[in-house]
Amino acid sequence: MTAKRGKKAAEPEKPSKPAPKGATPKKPVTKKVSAAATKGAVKEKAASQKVGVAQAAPKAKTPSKAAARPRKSTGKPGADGQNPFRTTMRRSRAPEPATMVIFGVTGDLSRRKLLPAIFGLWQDGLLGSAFNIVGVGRQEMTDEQFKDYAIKALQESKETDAIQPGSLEKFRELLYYEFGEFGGDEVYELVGKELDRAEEAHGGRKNALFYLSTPPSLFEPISNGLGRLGLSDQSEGWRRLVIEKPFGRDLESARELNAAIHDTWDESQVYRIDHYLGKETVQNLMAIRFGNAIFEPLWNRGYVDHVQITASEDLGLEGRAGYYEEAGIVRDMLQNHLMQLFALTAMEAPAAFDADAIRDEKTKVLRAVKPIPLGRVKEVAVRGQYGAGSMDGVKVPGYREEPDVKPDSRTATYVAVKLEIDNWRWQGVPFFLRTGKRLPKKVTEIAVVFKRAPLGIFPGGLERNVLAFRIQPDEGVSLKFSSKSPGQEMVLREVVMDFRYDAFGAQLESPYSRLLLDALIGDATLFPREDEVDHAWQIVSGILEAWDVRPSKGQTPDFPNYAAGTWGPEEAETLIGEGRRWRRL
Ligand SMILES: NC(=O)C1=CN([C@@H]2O[C@H](COP(=O)(O)OP(=O)(O)OC[C@H]3O[C@@H](n4cnc5c(N)ncnc54)[C@H](OP(=O)(O)O)[C@@H]3O)[C@@H](O)[C@H]2O)C=CC1
Ligand SMILES: O=C1O[C@H](COP(=O)(O)O)[C@@H](O)[C@H](O)[C@H]1O
Repeated sequence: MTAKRGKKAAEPEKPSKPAPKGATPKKPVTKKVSAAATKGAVKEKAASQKVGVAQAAPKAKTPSKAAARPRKSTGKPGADGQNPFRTTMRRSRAPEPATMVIFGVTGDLSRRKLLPAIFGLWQDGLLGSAFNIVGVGRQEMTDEQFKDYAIKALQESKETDAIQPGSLEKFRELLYYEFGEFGGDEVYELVGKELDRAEEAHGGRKNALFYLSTPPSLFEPISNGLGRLGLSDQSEGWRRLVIEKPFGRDLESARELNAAIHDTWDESQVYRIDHYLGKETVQNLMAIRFGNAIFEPLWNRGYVDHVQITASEDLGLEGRAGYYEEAGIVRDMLQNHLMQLFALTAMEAPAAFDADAIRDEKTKVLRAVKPIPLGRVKEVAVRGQYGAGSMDGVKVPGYREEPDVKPDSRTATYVAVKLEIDNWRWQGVPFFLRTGKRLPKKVTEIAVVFKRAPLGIFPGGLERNVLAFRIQPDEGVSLKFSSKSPGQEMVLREVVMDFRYDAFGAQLESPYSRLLLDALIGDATLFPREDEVDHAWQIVSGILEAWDVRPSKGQTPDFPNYAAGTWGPEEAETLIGEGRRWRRL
């Protein structure tokens, strides 16, 4: 564990200024709400899998006068009688009473994912005896306006669980709002007051989870602001900071951000979120590897030929050009999500299933990756950008024709990379990682491709065995092997043994629900630690340098180099090498 010194913040100051409410809104919230209306209908789930909602205590309201608000116990557990597996697992995980403070609550992520995830947890009775949410934004809104906004977001998000009768009315009682400039002090004073007011209902504690759902440029100012006002101090309750991705834009800026955050927070208070780690099937990778004896003897250079990790997306930019033009595929997907999948696949068995043990092992394997200096990039990495093409028979524009993209943009929308690990287990076994936008379909998969049988005594059946973890969709695990095909002749054919996750009959949890609950409970197992993030950046640094910083020394991109709806540039086939081919998923 690399926890740095935690600068203990001073006791919170008692703010004296009144809330700056009442002025004309800077930006109309309704505009954002109506934009969200196009995103889809409320997701319907089998009512039998959902949970009854206990009455939340009503709250006396004095809108826009935060100081006058009494706080009562709010979220209460419901009863999940339908799925014993889920009930047992989750009931042991009730968090202490707490306030969740979401900075950037008016943003896309909060609207589409966070609010629905919290609502789902609350409706399932998983948020403990008392819980409330303080949304924080730069837009001026009263509590009532925010409540309307949040309820509308829940009604419109595809991620919202089936809404039980009366739930929304109860849930709105948990919601409060503060606004202000994130660079000043006032907004943090107001947040501090919100924690003070929740204290009585929260059993005399002021536990708080601060979620930074803002553009990354605001992570440091908000962390500093919370620190200045003493809100990271844990003497009156635990205080935790959840930070969204991307964590830095390169190694240097990630290190600077880590250092800035540690000026205020101890590493044990920091939860860097990578939503891929919250996916049920990603956790199942660990369960299968370390919960069964049959895989371990094969999980090494003696038996594995290579590993393929794919995260293909059929979608294009989805209106995120501003962000994506800056980020590109390496920062958006490779440095975080794919590196995490890679680390979980290649790491050694941890001594225990706990945050330190797991993160130690992930860090060790990331450290063992053979460096990719500028001069090696051409050899081990391929990039691409999609041109016009067709998806499911429908013509779609190329990346450079997308709204707000520069017509000569050099931003990569596809990357494939070959990683080699300098340790005993994996010596000589390449790991091929690829991810891209506008590929033929959305699939995330980890495929362990085994060596061929040493001698082929039968006709056919010389394909390699493949153990494939389908992260999404059609979640499951399959094993491809050779079998005798029926008939007189001893002829082999490939067959697939398939486990589908839906065999459990349980609805898969949203990754944000899982991770939010973990953060509220204080379980950092599924959150990348400082040193992991650092090593992941080190691995991709050379690639970024070659492609972004010093393009003249790297490859000159000949973009676009793959058509939308195809599996990426031709060079990716060369990268994977002779005798191997990318899986067509
Ligand atoms: N959206 C997604 O699907 C995903 C997002 N993320 C990460 O989550 C975070 C939030 O993303 P997203 O919600 O899409 O971002 P948005 O751009 O939609 O905005 C997030 C919030 O930040 C506020 N904000 C933006 N600029 C400023 C500023 N200069 N001063 C004060 N507040 C500001 C916005 O206010 P306002 O509403 O007034 O503009 C909004 O409340 C980012 O770090 C992103 O990388 C990660 C994975 C997926
Ligand atoms: O973080 C991100 O992830 C999504 C893909 O996530 P998934 O859960 O749908 O697989 C990606 O589309 C987006 O560009 C990226 O920012």
